[in-house]
Amino acid sequence: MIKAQLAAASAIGKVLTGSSLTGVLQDVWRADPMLSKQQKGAIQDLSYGVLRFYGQLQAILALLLKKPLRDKSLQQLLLVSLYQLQYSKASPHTVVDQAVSASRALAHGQGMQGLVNAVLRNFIRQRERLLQQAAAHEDGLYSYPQWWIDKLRQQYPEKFHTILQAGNKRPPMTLRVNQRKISVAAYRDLLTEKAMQTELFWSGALQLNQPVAVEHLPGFSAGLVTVQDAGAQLAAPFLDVHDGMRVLDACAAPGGKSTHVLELADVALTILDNEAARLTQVQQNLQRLHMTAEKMVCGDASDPDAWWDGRFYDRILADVPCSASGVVCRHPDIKWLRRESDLVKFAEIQQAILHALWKILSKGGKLLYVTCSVFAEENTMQIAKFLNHHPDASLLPLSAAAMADGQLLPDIRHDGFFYNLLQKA
Ligand SMILES: C[S@@+](CC[C@H](N)C(=O)[O-])C[C@H]1O[C@@H](n2cnc3c(N)ncnc32)[C@H](O)[C@@H]1O
Repeated sequence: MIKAQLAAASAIGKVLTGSSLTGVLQDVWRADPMLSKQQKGAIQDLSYGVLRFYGQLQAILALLLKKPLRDKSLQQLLLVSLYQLQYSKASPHTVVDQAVSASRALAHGQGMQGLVNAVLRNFIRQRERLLQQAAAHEDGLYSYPQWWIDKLRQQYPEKFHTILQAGNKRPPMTLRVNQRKISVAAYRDLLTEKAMQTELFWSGALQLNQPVAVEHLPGFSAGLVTVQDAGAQLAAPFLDVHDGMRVLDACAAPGGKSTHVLELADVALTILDNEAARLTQVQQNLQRLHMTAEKMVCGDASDPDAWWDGRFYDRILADVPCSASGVVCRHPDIKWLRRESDLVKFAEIQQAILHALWKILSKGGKLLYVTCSVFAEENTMQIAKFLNHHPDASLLPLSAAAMADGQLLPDIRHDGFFYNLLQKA
């Protein structure tokens, strides 16, 4: 566990200086190929956990220290240990002993063992008072940056509290059954035979009561099933695809929604993404599901002149790059990586992509605009602006009655998404 504490502390430090947690952890795995499955699991669990509750843990640590620590790695090690004491089942004495030992391995950790011991033992002794005091400020209460809390309060005065809390939950694991190969009921039976309990809701999404490694899912390698959030499973049905149509998935990687489109209808699908490495992931997903796309192109969705073959599309899926503020339960690093000013940059790219794709949509064709964001700047405000500039565009109702304005808010069952379906006159 000492190794896991140190690796998680270092990973958190890198996230706090601007790197994504997924990339940082991949570097850790590459640097130490001897790490066991269990060690990797522990490092992942600690890093995700600390970032999920970083605001609270940071507030508690500030209360426990007389003055801020200059050594950031020691600070991060203490955050990891506080997380373990508050949120894990590990024995408190073991956590403290291991943290004391781990501090010896830090560059400036010599002579700090007394402080580590005192800070953690004081937390154990004064836990209730410290938790209460940390919750006196909103960043400590919710574990989000203050600008994020303020924006959600302004945009969702009644619901911001629930949205913030949903983002701090551990995400569920949800499956999409490939109904070309097996029915949802038959696949559910296969899971039940393996003692995997599920809950079924809308469009056939099967939520596992207990997440498992994909290798343990029956028929995973044979393409019977795909792991996909229930909110994301709404996209392909909303797009209203039918056999024989030309369809473009304009921001496609890693292909979760592209493969769903291909499960629903026999369409000529163009898969586009501007990151070649991510298109490899789409290719792997297509292979596993035994599917083919008409074309796979690496290109910029806002510049069709560079890649479009001149034939109009009947349907376009525009799952545009965004703040990802609706998926923080899966990526808690996002809360600390985003700046408020990023929303302006995302909004510009989204508007450019929408505008460019509109030109290559056939008359009568439909374009589904998607983000995994909860911020109006990327969602309702974008569509209002687009409709203002495009008199040939109209907004179609979505089949899910609960989403009047297209905003699906995150909750314990699914991530947050925004869906708007536009039709060209
Ligand atoms: C939200 S993700 C798409 C997720 C995907 N639709 C799925 O369901 O698996 C956004 C994708 O857009 C790609 N992207 C970002 N900017 C782009 C651009 N200008 N043109 C095309 N793709 C872009 C990113 O590489 C990323 O893979």
